[in-house]
Amino acid sequence: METHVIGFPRIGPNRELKKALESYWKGQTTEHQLKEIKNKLISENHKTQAEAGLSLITAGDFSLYDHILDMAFNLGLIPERFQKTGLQDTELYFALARGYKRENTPAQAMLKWFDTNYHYIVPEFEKKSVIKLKEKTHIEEQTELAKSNGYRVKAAIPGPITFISLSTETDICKWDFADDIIEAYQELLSRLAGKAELVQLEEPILATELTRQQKNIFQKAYDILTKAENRPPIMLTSYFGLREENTEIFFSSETEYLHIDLCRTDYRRLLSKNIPDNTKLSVGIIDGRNIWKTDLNQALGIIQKIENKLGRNRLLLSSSCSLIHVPVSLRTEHLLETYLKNSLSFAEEKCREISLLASMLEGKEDKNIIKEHQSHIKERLQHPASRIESVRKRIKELTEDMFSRTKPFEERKKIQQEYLNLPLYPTTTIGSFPQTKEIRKQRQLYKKGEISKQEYIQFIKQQINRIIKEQEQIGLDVLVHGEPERNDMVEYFAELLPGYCTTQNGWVQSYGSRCVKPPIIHGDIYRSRSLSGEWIKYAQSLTKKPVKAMLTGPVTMLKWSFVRDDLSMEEVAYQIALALRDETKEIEKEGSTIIQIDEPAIREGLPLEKAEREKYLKWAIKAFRLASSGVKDSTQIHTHMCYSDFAEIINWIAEMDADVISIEASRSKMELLKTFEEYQYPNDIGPGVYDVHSPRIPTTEEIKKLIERAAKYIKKEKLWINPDCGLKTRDWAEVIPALKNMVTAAQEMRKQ
Ligand SMILES: CN1c2c(nc(N)[nH]c2=O)NC[C@@H]1CNc1ccc(C(=O)N[C@@H](CCC(=O)N[C@@H](CCC(=O)N[C@@H](CCC(=O)O)C(=O)O)C(=O)O)C(=O)O)cc1
Ligand SMILES: N[C@@H](CCS)C(=O)O
Ligand SMILES: [Zn+2]
Repeated sequence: METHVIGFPRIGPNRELKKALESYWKGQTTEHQLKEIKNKLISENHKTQAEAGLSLITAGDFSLYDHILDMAFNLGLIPERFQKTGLQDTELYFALARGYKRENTPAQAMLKWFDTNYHYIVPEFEKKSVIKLKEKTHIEEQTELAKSNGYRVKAAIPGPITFISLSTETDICKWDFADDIIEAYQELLSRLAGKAELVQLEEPILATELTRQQKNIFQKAYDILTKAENRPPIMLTSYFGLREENTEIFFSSETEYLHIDLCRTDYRRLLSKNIPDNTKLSVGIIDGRNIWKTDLNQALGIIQKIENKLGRNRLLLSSSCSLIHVPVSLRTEHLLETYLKNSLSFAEEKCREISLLASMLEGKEDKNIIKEHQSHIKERLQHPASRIESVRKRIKELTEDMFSRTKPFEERKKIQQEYLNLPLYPTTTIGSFPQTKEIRKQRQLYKKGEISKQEYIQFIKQQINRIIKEQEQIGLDVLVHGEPERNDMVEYFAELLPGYCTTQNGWVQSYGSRCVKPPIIHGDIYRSRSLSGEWIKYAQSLTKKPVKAMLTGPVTMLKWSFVRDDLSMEEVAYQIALALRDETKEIEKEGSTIIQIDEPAIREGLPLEKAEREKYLKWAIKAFRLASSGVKDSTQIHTHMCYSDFAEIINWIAEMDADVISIEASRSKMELLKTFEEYQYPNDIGPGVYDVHSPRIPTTEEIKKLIERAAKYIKKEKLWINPDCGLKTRDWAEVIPALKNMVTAAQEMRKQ
């Protein structure tokens, strides 16, 4: 029986890719050294899959930065502003992703990959674009490498319709290029003939609503590609779900293989469809979006039902989607409690689960291994940490009034302004200040036990001192403590909350070389100690200006973690919300007058399936309100969101009833505020006036223009002035002049 995965993590078991990229970008290593590491990582990934017993090895899924960027590069889709730089090959490739400083060439945009925490680089179609397949694509290179090592290879390629759908267009309609793109794919397929046993064309766009035009071009593309001669068999690959309205074009595509994500599609829906005779079906039964061991008995039951319909020789077993969304391996975890470690499965372990399941289906399994596997799952579900009666009782006893502030916004605003006494266009930041190498180094030393807790606390206090002084000198109105004590805005809180556990090395790629270590929610969550109060209190003691306290909201804490599978998301969200509510009350008691509760993940958490959206939004907004409305009316609640396209959910954003919301707005040049204006959004807004993703320092004039534009949409009395997001990834040398210009712009606007 054929077994495979949709993709394997590229970062390496010890973030080898991150280290290789960052030293290459700094000029400390050569391109040759970077490519050596790349080939080593690819070969190791293939070896891991083979050693786990998978029959097909996936190639072409490795990327030095992002797989969509690779595909654009393969297709010769290089925007004119980059062609003008004269850069070539690797330098050009990285310039597309990171921008080219020397000629002030901005990078291509970066967007969230469907409903994940991974970001892809958005391809750009323009009138002058010419589609021409690269002489040798990375897909062919990786396929050849795998074949030369003796593997049977499946080549992974982003599908043409997903590729175009996720692209942007400037002065032309991107679909005008569909014929050229299809032709290039035809050529790529023919080049893979005799090298790949199978080609995986990934079309996750099938999980979303498609226009008639998209559907027509989809049908045309697959009609042409399947009719092409001299090509390997094609596996049309859906994942993250398959929308009911798209099932028709999916099942009628006439590709030799189809892949379906059975973790997001009920197998009974699949069984009700007419799967064309001779079409082989790859069932994505091992979850690529979570880290729990699979219940193999339950999975086997499902597979057998599909087998009864199709026959075993038409079945392949696989992961639901690429494994880039889970950490690489459990081998490097030495500190997890044994029962927890035993209940987990990262990418490497998931490959083994697929093989185990295949052996069960064939009746060749080692019964003792399966028995042990299943008992590990049970042990976690029965562990006392998974059910804490006092937590369950609090959730049961929630009352309506706990989800609302006492007074309406207009009245709260008056009370807050009386003592905050802020000027027009108050200036602030989003929370984090540069996470310097020194800060990360000291934290590592502390974690390794090489410096004492006291020394670490002293060091963080020094950082807070500096951050407060800098802000006072810059002239900001509302200060922050700068978050130097936080490794990450989610992981930091997870480390302090019972019910969560964190890993030593469970890194997952977020974008390019940047990774996050999503914590794991395994039990009931409650607050057993202060989460942030000490640092905020210390920061406030250093200044007369208000220091805004900073918390991560319940939905973001949930969405950027791996969540338990034995309790509803809603209930877990309320547990986190109650813990945060307790924290807000404590920091309020200790003197905080402004508290920000960040919720950048609310929008990305929106289910791809439309029918599920309202239900999600209802509990997500309720969770935020539960976390934020336990404070007095005089306490000003801020929230922050970035990467957000609000149009669809503006009514829900208003329902959050935060006194102030800060949003990313500089790249859209405030266009996003139209939505707020049209909806007559009632509360105060801080549209970002400084793009923190770029090293460029915005001028005072530029920022003033943005504020003027913002004031066209939103009454000036409602406007706050702030950057788009936190400053943790920037250097001090960029942050100080940029914030000075921001403050000067606000001051000049006040005079005006
Ligand atoms: C806002 N974003 C976030 C998302 N998800 C989160 N969970 N958190 C987020 O902030 N999703 C959407 C966006 C994604 N954006 C980013 C932006 C930046 C990063 C990033 O910088 N990641 C860091 C790792 C951050 C971290 O956890 N640091 C730890 C460990 C530091 C470390 O690597 N230490 C070294 C040794 C230190 C040294 O000597 O330099 C080591 O262990 O080897 C910490 O600060 O303690 C990254 O480097 O990738 C991610 C997402
Ligand atoms: N308070 C966080 C929000 C990031 S979305 C920060 O400033 O980094
Ligand atoms: Zn942000």
